[in-house]
Amino acid sequence: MSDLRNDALDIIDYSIKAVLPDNAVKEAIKKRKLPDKIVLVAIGKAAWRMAKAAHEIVGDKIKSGVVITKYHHSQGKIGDLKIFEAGHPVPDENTIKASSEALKMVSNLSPEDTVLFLVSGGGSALFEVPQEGVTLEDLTGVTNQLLRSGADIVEINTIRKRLSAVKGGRFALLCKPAKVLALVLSDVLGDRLDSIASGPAYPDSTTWEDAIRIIQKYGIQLRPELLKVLKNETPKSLDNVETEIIGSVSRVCEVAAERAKMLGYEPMIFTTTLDCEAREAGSFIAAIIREVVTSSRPLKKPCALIFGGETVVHVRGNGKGGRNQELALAAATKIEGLREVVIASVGTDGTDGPTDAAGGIADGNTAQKLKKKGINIESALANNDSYHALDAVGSLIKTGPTGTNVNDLIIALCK
Ligand SMILES: Nc1ncnc2c1ncn2[C@@H]1O[C@H](COP(=O)(O)OP(=O)(O)OP(=O)(O)O)[C@@H](O)[C@H]1O
Ligand SMILES: O=C(O)[C@H](O)CO
Ligand SMILES: [Mg+2]
Repeated sequence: MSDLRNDALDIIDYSIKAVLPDNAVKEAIKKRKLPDKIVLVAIGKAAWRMAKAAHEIVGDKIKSGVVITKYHHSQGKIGDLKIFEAGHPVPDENTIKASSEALKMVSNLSPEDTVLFLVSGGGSALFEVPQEGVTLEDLTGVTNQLLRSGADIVEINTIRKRLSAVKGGRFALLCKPAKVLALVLSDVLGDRLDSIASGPAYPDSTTWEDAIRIIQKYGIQLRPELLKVLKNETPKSLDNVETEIIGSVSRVCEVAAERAKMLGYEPMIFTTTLDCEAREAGSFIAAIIREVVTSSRPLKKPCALIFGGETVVHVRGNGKGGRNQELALAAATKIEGLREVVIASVGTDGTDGPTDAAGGIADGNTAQKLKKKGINIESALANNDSYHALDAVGSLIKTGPTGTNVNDLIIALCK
């Protein structure tokens, strides 16, 4: 593997490790005086790691607790906490079973109790009890449609909240009269707290009108009864919750810049809010790489272009892939023939779309290698089949579940 590829993978690995939530959880807890009786509820792809960190410093105070994470994302026992794995990105029976367990633990608490609520992305699928009149089939149907529609996460979660008994601030109401301390790892651009994991303990800023507009915009099919459920108002203020964001994509980009510098590249963070269609982002970043190579603008070589964010994919084909893989594949065409360049795109959670890859990597030879294998990039993109294309040329990045979840990181190196 070329040095450049190694360097890109090194920067990614280093940055993800540096933003694992352990220290941040511990710091946030240490600076507060927590009562002697805590109920712990941890949700999301980083739930296990966040719960482990909390347990290490206030384990003696935790009277009961539930950890709900994605399949294959837990790593063993944590004291007496009940650990569940469940469906993601679409909820399943285990989601509801585990979440009901959490609701049992927070019912009948007193004003002296605190619910330590550890929130990470993926929480929307993993923490769910449907509202009355809503079935699990309704949720899977609507979620599947939304995920393929090209709707962004704020829009998707606007709908999820209103079909749920725990999202959109409703979980915090169920914890009353106990207090809730929510420590949040953000995987939503702009750190919108009411969107992260659909904001179970945060006042909802979205309205019924927003929900209807989104349903129409993306042509989402709903049973007529669900339209009535959508009307039930979510809490717009909560008086028992304290919230702190303990990690986000900005930090991972900053660490990536530091690491790039250590490896001899002049770094530039272009944005931490990249949110366009994945393939467009790939083409655009490739165009910047070309500019660097041909005209030393906006940076001279050796340099590292760093982008954070979460692109979207309108899934139209029936192939396999994810937004990071699509971005890398789209970039491959546009950097074809360039020497000493590489672009790598990963989900910091270690899973990109419904695949076992975290993302993809491409250099100036990738397009040529694909041609030799008889793979047409245009067709692969048209079929949303970036996984098989990149796999054929050894260009998938696989990290396994990382223990964190702070959006996507894209590194382009030019030497
Ligand atoms: N074949 C495909 N090619 C490209 N993208 C796909 C494909 N199939 C699904 N996707 C995308 O993958 C996304 C879900 O994957 P992933 O688990 O990485 O999302 P996520 O945003 O990290 O989840 P969460 O935010 O809940 O942590 C969907 O939103 C969809 O747009
Ligand atoms: O779970 C979710 O809704 C997304 O990961 C955003 O937090
Ligand atoms: Mg995410």
